[in-house]
Amino acid sequence: MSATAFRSIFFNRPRSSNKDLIKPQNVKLSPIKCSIKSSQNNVRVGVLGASGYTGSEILRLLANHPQFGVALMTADRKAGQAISSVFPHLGTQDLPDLIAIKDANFSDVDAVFCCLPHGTTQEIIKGLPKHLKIVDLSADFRLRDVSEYEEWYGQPHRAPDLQKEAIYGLTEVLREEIKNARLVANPGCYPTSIQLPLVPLIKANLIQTTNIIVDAKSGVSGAGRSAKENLLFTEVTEGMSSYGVTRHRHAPEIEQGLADAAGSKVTISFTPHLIPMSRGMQSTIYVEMAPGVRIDDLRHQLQLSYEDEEFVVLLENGVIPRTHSVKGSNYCLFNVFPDRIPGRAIIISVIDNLVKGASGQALQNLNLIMGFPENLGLQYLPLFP
Ligand SMILES: NC(=O)C1=CN([C@@H]2O[C@H](COP(=O)(O)OP(=O)(O)OC[C@H]3O[C@@H](n4cnc5c(N)ncnc54)[C@H](OP(=O)(O)O)[C@@H]3O)[C@@H](O)[C@H]2O)C=CC1
Ligand SMILES: CC(=O)N[C@@H](CCC(=O)OP(=O)(O)O)C(=O)O
Repeated sequence: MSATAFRSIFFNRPRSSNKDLIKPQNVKLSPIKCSIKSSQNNVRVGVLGASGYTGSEILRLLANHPQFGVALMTADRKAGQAISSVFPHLGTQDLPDLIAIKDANFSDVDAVFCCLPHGTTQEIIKGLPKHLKIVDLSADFRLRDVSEYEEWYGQPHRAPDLQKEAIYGLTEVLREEIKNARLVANPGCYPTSIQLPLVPLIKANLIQTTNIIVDAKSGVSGAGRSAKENLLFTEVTEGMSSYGVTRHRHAPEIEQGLADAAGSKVTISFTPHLIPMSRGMQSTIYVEMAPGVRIDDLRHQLQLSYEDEEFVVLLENGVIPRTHSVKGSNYCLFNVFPDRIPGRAIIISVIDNLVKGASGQALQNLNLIMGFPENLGLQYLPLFP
């Protein structure tokens, strides 16, 4: 890709239908607002699970957010500690100490990012005051069908009423609904990388919904920070392993989104893999085109669907998306290639699992709920290589 093309992708993309997005040169980065003493104009934000990977990623992004100030941060085992002892890279910021959720006072808080393990989250959100806007990064409110949740997550749903209220937070697809939400169920990382390219193609009837195969790879931070044997350095380094074969819990989440786009049931083959890198995710998607459809039709539709979007980018013809090209950023880059088998196409989609796959999209969603430009705090270029 030429330097000019690269610049045009990242800086000069037209935003005709998305006028509230501000251009990079107009972002005013005021001094760090990460203080419990946020000024009255600021939105006071709580981060539940701030001692984990997605919680710390929210804090990193908020350091450059001119409107959101951090009012409280919670942890479980690390409650009572200063953030500088848990995450030295955040120690330069004026942040409150980590406290247990039971000790948190939410009366002075406007919104929370809930960065807790699934299963524990439903009870906790059920107990939160109703004035709070909530973006939940866990899987607890993503599946509309409670019995499907119970089947895939192996436990009863503890807040079915709240489930009815939750809006799925795939920003570019459900922007208008998210704006009015009180509780957003932020999508999983694999579902984000897979649905973003597939939804417009399915909506436009350009691909068959009966034969979608997804082969996906994730960096190890996708599994969170708590110790697990299969995540030891010795287990992960210099190798690659599949997991969740035929039964990964993201399959029903992806199928739910694709079925919404298709207007009928969709079933996919989905196999995730763990690869030895800290962050990043690639989904390679094999699809069959509808009769008479050509690869250029897929490109045209994706170009059309995302030309006004800042964070979702169809690369130039032939350019291969790489996880290096999204690291640390909120971008989803993808491209579509003709398969050697006539009538089939291969889509490659990359994101940073901790940013567009989690905390970045969560911030995009809270910006929308609070009525701010969607890209506030998110204009980080990828950290290449
Ligand atoms: N990592 C990723 O790429 C993605 C993660 N997600 C989802 O986001 C959520 C957070 O993930 P991640 O940050 O990676 O997880 P981590 O394991 O890194 O962090 C979990 C956080 O939750 C706290 N916690 C754990 N158990 C409890 C409990 N019983 N009560 C209160 N707090 C608790 C931990 O506190 P302490 O450290 O003190 O024990 C920690 O702050 C998960 O639901 C995950 O599935 C979604 C998309 C991508
Ligand atoms: C590498 C790895 O283990 N990744 C996690 C997915 C991370 C994510 O998006 O999970 P949630 O649905 O819990 O939010 C997994 O496969 O379970």
